[in-house]
Amino acid sequence: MGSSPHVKFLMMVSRLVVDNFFGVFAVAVAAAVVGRAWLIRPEEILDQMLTLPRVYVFLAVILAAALEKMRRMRRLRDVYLVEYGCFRPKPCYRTPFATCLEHAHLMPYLVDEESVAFAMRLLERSGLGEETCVPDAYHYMPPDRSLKASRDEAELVMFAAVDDVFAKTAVIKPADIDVLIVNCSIFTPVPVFADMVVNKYKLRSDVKIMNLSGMGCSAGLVSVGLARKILQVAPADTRVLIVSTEILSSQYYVGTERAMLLPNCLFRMGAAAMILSNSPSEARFRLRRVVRTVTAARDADYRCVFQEEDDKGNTGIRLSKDLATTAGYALKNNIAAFGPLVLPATEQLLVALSLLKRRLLRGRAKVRLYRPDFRTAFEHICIHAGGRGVIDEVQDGLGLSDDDVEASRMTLHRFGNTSSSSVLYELAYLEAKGRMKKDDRVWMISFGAGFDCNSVSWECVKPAGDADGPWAECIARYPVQLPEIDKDIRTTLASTVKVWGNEFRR
Ligand SMILES: CC(C)(COP(=O)(O)OP(=O)(O)OC[C@H]1O[C@@H](n2cnc3c(N)ncnc32)[C@H](O)[C@@H]1OP(=O)(O)O)[C@@H](O)C(=O)NCCC(=O)NCCSC(=O)CC(=O)O
Repeated sequence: MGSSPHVKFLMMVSRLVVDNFFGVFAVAVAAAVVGRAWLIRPEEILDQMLTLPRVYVFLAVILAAALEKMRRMRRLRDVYLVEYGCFRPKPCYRTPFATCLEHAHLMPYLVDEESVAFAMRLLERSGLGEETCVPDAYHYMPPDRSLKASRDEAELVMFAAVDDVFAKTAVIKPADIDVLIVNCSIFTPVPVFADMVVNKYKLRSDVKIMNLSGMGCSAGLVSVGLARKILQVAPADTRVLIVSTEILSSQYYVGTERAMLLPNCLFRMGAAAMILSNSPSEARFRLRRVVRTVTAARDADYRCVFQEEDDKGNTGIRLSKDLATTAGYALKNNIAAFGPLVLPATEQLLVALSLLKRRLLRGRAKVRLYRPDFRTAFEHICIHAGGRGVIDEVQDGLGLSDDDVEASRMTLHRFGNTSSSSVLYELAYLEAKGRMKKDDRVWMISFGAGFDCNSVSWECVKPAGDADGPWAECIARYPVQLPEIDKDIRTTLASTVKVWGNEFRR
């Protein structure tokens, strides 16, 4: 239905009024007060004040000062992202599909043809490209799952990310870090990774350290939430360093259970480091909202990402077939709390009206609830690059366009599922493409074992000066055209598995 310019204008005005209701209300009240005060002469006001007993005036002044002091003391400080950095893998860590296939066949373990074909089919359909990287340990035959290999991988990826963030924030030195939070889900050595970072960068002896483990891919945003709680009440100029990673070396699954083979296909090496502060100087983003939703009370959700042994005793992570649906459910719960904090009033009003309509027409007609348009609240959305299925689910659930999910799909294609660091690679993609502008709002969504959904929103204070970062060498090639995924087509690589298998056996 075409609408006339008058209707468009009226709609624009009503949107402005509804979205800025409190502002409009405050202006109206202020206007009324000024209007009334206008009628009273200043001498009258002064006379009335002078008739008050002195002690009342004195008490009023003291009370006002005390209230102001209390307000200042209770006010939570704003939190800022000063800078972030990501590990950029060298080409020697690449694992093209053909290498994975060859590797699977040369593996000394009893990996049957069917499992190899299944893994290759998943790989081709997963949304990962040919340039994703795995640690050295995976390039060995058999994979090196030793503690040393895991430590080597941890040092490589974490230190590269931390070096990157310190290189970008020339004014902040390791000695300026007051709090350190490191998160890694599936591997936790003794001493923990946080100690490893303290030792490498010789952080101060009074640094507060925390090491989060077992929280899956959402742990990076959980760390941001934790840092925010600390910074809101810490003295001014407190700095928190967060390091988010997943160490894969010890996790290569060597059995034949399909649900446990999936992580081998999806997870790739990666790490990100962030410096957060409660001082706005040098800040690049302002932290706006953090909302965490835990659905672990539901048994199916709790077992959705589960580390265990298969019936032959091989340890691995079992990913449920229903993971994408579980993620959709968790997101629904999450946005029920997050939406009211970020959506403009018009969108909230439309949701409320559709709820009311549904209630009034209950039993008589089926009313679809209004799906709020989150693009009215955010210019950019970074969805955890958990796998093609996860991104599809969020895109469908929120009604997003292909452009809205480009950063997530391209990150999955170039870097794979890098777990808790993936949303930072996505932010780096947007910046490398030069799409981030001052005042732009960003929504990061992550999911993780538990099950857990996290939303974090940022506002850009200062866009990146250049496109340096993990995308520096390849950004010109992106976005790439992703292959059409047809349910009925058995892909080429998977169908060549049998032929290759026979060749290898000869
Ligand atoms: C794996 C996929 C790319 C496959 O896509 P397809 O288009 O091929 O879809 P599909 O679902 O029909 O799957 C193809 C075949 O794989 C099988 N299949 C799929 N997922 C499976 C699973 N988890 N366990 C066992 N089998 C599985 C299907 O039964 C089917 O087999 P057949 O053909 O024989 O019928 C997609 O399903 C996907 O992205 N899923 C989500 C991946 C995921 O769990 N990511 C989160 C990681 S955890 C994370 O990020 C958070 C954390 O760790 O904390």
